[in-house]
Amino acid sequence: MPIKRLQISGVRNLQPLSLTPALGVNFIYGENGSGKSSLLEALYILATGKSFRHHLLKPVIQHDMDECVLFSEIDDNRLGNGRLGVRRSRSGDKAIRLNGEALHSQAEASSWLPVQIIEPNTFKLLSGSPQERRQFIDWGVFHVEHSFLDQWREFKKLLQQRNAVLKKQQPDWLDVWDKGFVKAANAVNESRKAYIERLLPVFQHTLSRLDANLDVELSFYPGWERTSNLIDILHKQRERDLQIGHTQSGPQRAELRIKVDKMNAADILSRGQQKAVVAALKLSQGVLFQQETERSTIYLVDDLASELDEKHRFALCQLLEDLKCQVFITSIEHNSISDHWKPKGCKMFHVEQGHVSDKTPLV
Ligand SMILES: Nc1ncnc2c1ncn2[C@@H]1O[C@H](COP(=O)(O)OP(=O)(O)OP(=O)(O)O)[C@@H](O)[C@H]1O
Repeated sequence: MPIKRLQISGVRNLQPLSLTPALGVNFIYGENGSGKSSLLEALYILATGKSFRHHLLKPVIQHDMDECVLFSEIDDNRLGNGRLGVRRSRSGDKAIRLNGEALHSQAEASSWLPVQIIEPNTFKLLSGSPQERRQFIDWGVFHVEHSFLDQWREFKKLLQQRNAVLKKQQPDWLDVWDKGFVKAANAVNESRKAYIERLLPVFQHTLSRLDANLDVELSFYPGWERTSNLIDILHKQRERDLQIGHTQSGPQRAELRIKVDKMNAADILSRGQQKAVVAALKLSQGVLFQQETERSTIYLVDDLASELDEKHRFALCQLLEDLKCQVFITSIEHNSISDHWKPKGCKMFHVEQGHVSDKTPLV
């Protein structure tokens, strides 16, 4: 799904730009504060509607500008050619257009641009809240099976309705709600569970290539005790649910448990090891996505050097190259990675005070 052309305006310190990236690896280099991460951030916003650095979009919009505008021409081997544009204003307005038509949901735009980010805060996937890991699972399920979004929306609606009944202390209504709730919960759970089962061997293989000494165990917790039916659990927990005013069990409590020697990986691995595990998780999602859809993920790798030693850095680069996907990778020195890693057809872009220039050597 490579991006053939990219236009950005109104993002942080970046001057309006139009790039023709490589369909493979793109090296983006420049000094601290030059705008390298902002370039990745713009791509991420185009693909997901969110920044990976800030929970609000306002700080991303260039000072003195009212909006940012992002545009890409995409060449997808399954979906065909697409022109995807996003406009986000300081006042919160947003517009997304695909091939000239307005889109009403970010999900449709995201389905065109499956993007994964590996950046210095990436280890939060291990140490952050379970929600981070649920989002990780759901990224994979959604991109392989777009109908998952409808399943999830249906479940979320029923969860909100059930919680409203609990808050209003209307236990008689619960029998009515619980049947639908359990049906929707089981549908979400089945999709997630099946996805993790398929991901596990791919993850183990990827991790062994990144670090053969790391022995990490993944297991999926559905959000309730696996040995019991959700309907029985809801009955048992009804009193407590009514007291606290929300539903304690269900896919909203699902978790991907990541353990080393039966302990939480986040509690015992070093930050570098955590980054390697997260990179293996994200790369294995890309591999599985490619196997199951014949499409590929775009990888944004910000500040590869942070936390990873040379051995891990180059193992990661090799895995990215083997995936044959589009990669945007930042570094401070122009040669810190490209001297050792020369993927075919790569391009080099220099960023200086927000100006991006193509410095690909002529061959
Ligand atoms: N809304 C904004 N408008 C204009 N400039 C901004 C805005 N937000 C941040 N900046 C500036 O944009 C610059 C680009 O930052 P960015 O994080 O992209 O740099 P970088 O090249 O990735 O740096 P580093 O190597 O230190 O990570 C910074 O100098 C920052 O002060």
